[in-house]
Amino acid sequence: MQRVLIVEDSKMVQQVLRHLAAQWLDIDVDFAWSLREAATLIKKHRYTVALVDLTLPDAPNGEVVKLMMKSAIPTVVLTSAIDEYKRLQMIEMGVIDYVLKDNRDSYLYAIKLLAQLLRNQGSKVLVADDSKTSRNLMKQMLEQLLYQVEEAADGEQALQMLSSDNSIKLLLTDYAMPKMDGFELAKAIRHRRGRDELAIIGISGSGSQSLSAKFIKYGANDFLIKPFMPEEFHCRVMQTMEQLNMIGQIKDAANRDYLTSLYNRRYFYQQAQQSIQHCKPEQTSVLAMLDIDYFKQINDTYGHQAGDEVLVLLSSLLQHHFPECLIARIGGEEFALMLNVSDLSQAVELMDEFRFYVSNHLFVFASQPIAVSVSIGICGIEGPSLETAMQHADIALYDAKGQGRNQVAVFENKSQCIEPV
Ligand SMILES: Nc1nc2c(ncn2[C@@H]2O[C@H](COP(=O)(O)OP(=O)(O)OP(=O)(O)O)[C@@H](O)[C@H]2O)c(=O)[nH]1
Repeated sequence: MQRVLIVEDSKMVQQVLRHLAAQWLDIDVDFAWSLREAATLIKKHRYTVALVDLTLPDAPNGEVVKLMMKSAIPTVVLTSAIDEYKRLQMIEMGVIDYVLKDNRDSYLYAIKLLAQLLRNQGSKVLVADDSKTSRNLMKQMLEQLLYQVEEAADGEQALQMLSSDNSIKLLLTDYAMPKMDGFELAKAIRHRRGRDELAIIGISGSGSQSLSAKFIKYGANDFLIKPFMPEEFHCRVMQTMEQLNMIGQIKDAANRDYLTSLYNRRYFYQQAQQSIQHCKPEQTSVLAMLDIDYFKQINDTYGHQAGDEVLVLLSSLLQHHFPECLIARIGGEEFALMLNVSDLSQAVELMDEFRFYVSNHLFVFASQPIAVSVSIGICGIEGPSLETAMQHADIALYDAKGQGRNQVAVFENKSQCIEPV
């Protein structure tokens, strides 16, 4: 469980930080006013990261930072002034970063930095460099940012590691390496993994500025020129990873339905094809189409907002009951599920259990109970294309509606089959 500690003695600053933390950090955050209070909290909880004010009434000389370091808590420092001596002192102590308290944006920067650090925890980064000293230095700085670091001593080894491990999210690559240089590596890996899956930072030695532009052209997101200051390294890595995260969020939003956050029709088609191809030999792919009964009446009786709420609640019930399945809202009050099960009868059993659960579940909107039931059409997918299976499941759904609703029907009537394409 991740947890954050923020130590700040100014009432006004703490208020701003509380507001920003509620907005950006989706985990438990504890606030302390003093070194004493921070020390008590540290005894009670394990903290993933801390944001601390350098000067506190009971700790005027950065004692709180020493306490954090002693307790092995990765720490970001807030300070109202910084000079070269203080900067070096903090870097030597192992502080992740320092933030100057000079405007509202700096507090936002600090909180976003904490959010990124929390996301970093456990994320994999690959450092490709033939110099062990250089690798060690970067590894140390990346581990400070809570990344899990892997190493490669040449381009070929790095390419192999990246090809076999999709969980590596960032590659830091030197230019001059044996077997395969940084350009070739960036070019080769970009063919396989796009900018939404992997971020690349190229590294080149001083006096070779032209290499930087070339790195970007070969697919790197950013570059660093050696030697670099730890702050620059941190900023570039964090910024690059923030971009990767944002691209991921945009891509995810494009695949989801705005109301229920389930996948949308287009994404369902894309993924269902893959799910069919990857179905294990001992399993059967089954498609289920589910439609809320008399949904128009729900809208007409309780209002459109109540209808929306029913859609959202039903979506969370679906996700809760079928956590492993591909689920999408494919139309107004229509949903589709791909199940990989032992046989068709298992799918019928599971869907009937769900149908029964929904008809007995208490849906409430503005303190009013709303009766909800669903009809479900099921079709096994063996041979026909997904498009055909959708039509078959739709026919079965139509049957379920025709037979009085609140029931499950299986597609059986081959005479109604549309020929496979
Ligand atoms: N609240 C809400 N209503 C929607 C949404 N999308 C579609 N609808 C409504 O869903 C209703 C679907 O009505 P019908 O197709 O007549 O189906 P039904 O009333 O559920 O009847 P049966 O399916 O035959 O049981 C329409 O009134 C649409 O306006 C939505 O996003 N929110």
